[in-house]
Amino acid sequence: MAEPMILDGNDVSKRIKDKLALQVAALEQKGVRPCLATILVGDDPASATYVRMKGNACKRLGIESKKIELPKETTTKELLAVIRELNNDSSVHGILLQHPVPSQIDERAAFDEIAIEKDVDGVTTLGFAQNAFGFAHYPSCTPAAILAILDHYQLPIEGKHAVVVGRSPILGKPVSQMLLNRNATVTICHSRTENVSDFVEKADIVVAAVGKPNFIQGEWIKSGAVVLDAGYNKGNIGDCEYDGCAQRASAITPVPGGVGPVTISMLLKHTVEAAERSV
Ligand SMILES: NC(=O)C1=CN([C@@H]2O[C@H](COP(=O)(O)OP(=O)(O)OC[C@H]3O[C@@H](n4cnc5c(N)ncnc54)[C@H](OP(=O)(O)O)[C@@H]3O)[C@@H](O)[C@H]2O)C=CC1
Ligand SMILES: Nc1nc(=O)c2c([nH]1)NC[C@@H]1CN(c3ccc(C(=O)N[C@@H](CCC(=O)O)C(=O)O)cc3)C=[N+]21
Repeated sequence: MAEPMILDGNDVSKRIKDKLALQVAALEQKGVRPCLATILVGDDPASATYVRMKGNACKRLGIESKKIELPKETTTKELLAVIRELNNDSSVHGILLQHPVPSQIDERAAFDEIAIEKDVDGVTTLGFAQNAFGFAHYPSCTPAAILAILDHYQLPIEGKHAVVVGRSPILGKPVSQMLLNRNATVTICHSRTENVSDFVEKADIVVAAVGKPNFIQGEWIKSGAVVLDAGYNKGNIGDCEYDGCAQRASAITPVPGGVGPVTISMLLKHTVEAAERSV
């Protein structure tokens, strides 16, 4: 197999941000500064890093970021009160609650407290449903990033067999629905799937959203398949065994430098759009 095309997430991300800079400037003329509120509950160092990266990306584009850090003992009731306050704060356009939250918190209840017009990460029940129907303003950021990469490189989706490994509410499930809406034939694998490799072997498009380093083996990949690795595990390791997969794939996202940076750009894009809709 010839060398695969490397799907460069940093490049896709930069193009999105260049466009956003113009939109941010236009909003400034109207006296509006987009503002993203991020909520981090507890002190997981990896989550703290993501939230910091999101804050830095905002700053570079002239987007306000409001960081809320809550102790790991926070109750559901306390978290809901914080979210309600942000819903009522007209200077805040987007709210991101970093997943996962500590186990005593009802994460679904917390996500659902976010006002739909500020749900820039597509985590509410309504936002998820709108995405499933194909008319969400703000699909979840990582699924949106995966589609943006496929579209940027003009990789066809319609009629292709996409196999998504993972079915979480912010990644595997919504990306499956988006691929289905684009007329792919979609298979979803999860922890109870028997012989995951039997399905991956048939895929034209593979989306890895497992959260297990190097889970998808090179031998599972059909020659010429497109591989999108959303995994982001300790030590910057993806869910796909990169060298093995790259030997067979026609196109592949690296980790780092693939899906991750585009996810952040999607979050900024949704926040700017929420600010535009607020005026
Ligand atoms: N780049 C980015 O922007 C983002 C990256 N991530 C990364 O993506 C990965 C997945 O994240 P997320 O969806 O939040 O993780 P979750 O842990 O919420 O979901 C993991 C999914 O993988 C499935 N799974 C677990 N083990 C297996 C197995 N052995 N075989 C098949 N399926 C399995 C689970 O199945 P079941 O439902 O049965 O438990 C579950 O649906 C992580 O590495 C995370 O860091 C996540 C969000 C954003
Ligand atoms: N509600 C919610 N929404 C999320 O979108 C969400 C979340 N919770 N919880 C955690 C995961 C993880 N995540 C990443 C985003 C960007 C990179 C990223 O930019 N990575 C860079 C590397 C950055 C570096 O480590 O230097 C890259 O892959 O090149 C990684 C991971 C979003 N998540």
